[in-house]
Amino acid sequence: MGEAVPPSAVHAEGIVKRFGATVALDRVGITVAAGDSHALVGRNGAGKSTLVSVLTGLQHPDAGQVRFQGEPAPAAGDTAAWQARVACVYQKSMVVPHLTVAENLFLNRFGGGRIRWSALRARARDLLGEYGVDVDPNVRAGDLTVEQRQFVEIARALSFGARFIILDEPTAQLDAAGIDRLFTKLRELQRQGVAFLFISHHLQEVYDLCSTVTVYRDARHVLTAPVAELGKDALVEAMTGEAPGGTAGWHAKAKAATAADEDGAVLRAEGLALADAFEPVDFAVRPGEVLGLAGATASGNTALGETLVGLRRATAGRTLVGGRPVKPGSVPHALGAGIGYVPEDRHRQGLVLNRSVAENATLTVTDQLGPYGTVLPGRTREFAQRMINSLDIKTSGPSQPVSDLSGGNQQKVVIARALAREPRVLVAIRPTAGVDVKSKDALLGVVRGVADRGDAAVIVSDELDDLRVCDRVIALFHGQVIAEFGSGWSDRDLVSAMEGLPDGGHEGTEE
Ligand SMILES: Nc1ncnc2c1ncn2[C@@H]1O[C@H](COP(=O)(O)OP(=O)(O)OP(=O)(O)O)[C@@H](O)[C@H]1O
Repeated sequence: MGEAVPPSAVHAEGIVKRFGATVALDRVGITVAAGDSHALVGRNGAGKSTLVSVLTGLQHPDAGQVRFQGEPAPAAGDTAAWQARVACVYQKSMVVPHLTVAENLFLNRFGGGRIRWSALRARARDLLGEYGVDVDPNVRAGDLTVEQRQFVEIARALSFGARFIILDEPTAQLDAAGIDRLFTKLRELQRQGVAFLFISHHLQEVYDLCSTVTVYRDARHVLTAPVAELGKDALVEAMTGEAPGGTAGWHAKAKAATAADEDGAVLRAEGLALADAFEPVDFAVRPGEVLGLAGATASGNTALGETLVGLRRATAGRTLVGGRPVKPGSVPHALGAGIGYVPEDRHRQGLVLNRSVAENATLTVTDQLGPYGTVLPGRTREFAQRMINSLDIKTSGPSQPVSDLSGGNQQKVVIARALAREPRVLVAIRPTAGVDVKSKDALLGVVRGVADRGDAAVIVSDELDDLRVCDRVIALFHGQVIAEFGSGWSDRDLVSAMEGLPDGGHEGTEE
């Protein structure tokens, strides 16, 4: 090898990692060149997160080697040495919420000695300033937005000396403006010689940000190529092992149209409002219809969805299903009324992690509150198996604990559970977050199928792909309905509305 080439930020080869009978990584490798922006993509369960835990020292591989800048990886357990080489910004926060930003930045960095808080705050301010992060070090970390928290985590990583950062689905909870700011920061750091390994299910982001891409499929390395040389179809083909197109969707069984009220609505919101989140809103969703509630992070669309399912209690107005009012602020009542719910945060609201796929797929929120049998009835298994097949859930079988599934496959179980009750109206909040490209189509097909069998669905999202399956889209901005679209909207018009420009970006009329 030529001496002039700087050593790779990371070079891993022959990595094997098994979990019981599951081979999560089968002799895979990856090389991230110094200062490169390298994407790692693959379907749910391909082994990406497992590789991350090997590269960050959290898991010891069964075989293979990892080198940073040409040097062998530190010994397992030598946390400080690992932190000086690599850091990972996860979707889930690694900061301690009740500590301040300053405390989080210097966590675990003190010997036995006394801590001088004023000096610590000053150092924190300097450090954030150095990396251009505009966050007050005295704020509680739990009060930061996802975006601010990620910037703090990046600054923290760099301050340990790491010049290689792994970003595991960092954009999953950011809106378009937040993604722009994150990418700007990453490009700036890249110019300073920092290398990135970027994991995302949004292939467009890979094209926007990265120069090299590696694809894993079923625990194996499939290819590594310059992004510019690989078209989207070729990339999807590498991920799935099949030519693009032809997803087998979920075929719901036909059913008599669900009971609608006298004006033909399954779900109706009347003057529904939540103080500090969204202003009074009225809408009706009819049998066979999918309604989209679009909006960026603080638009109020998520709060509206959470109010419909009873997670939040409306401060005004009401929700009706089939003409009957639903008791506000009660998830069990909403469920009882026939509202199915797919939450945004599968980690917190979605699953009972130590229970099996089959149990989770058939659990309801109310069932979680009381005891349930330990015997797995045949019907539960059968149902679960059907869901596993139609949603393409990668699992060893219905009895595998959900904690052993990859993130995207857990999300599919959450959706399976919402469908198990055959809801009259399914409310799904960002249902495809963390789900791979191919499964995304299948999941959206499932939501569409709920409407096609005569029930109704509501999709709360800022993802255009999610909103495309909707018959109608209501766009919210700062808690108010800013626009409503029938079918045939253009991406540009909807994006403009979500950004607060109702006329597709044209100058609005002065009021
Ligand atoms: N602790 C564990 N016990 C058993 N199996 C596991 C465990 N962790 C991961 N696996 C399995 O290893 C495989 C790879 O999972 P991994 O989480 O690395 O996938 P991923 O590519 O990150 O997927 P996603 O895109 O859904 O996040 C999966 O089949 C998963 O079920």
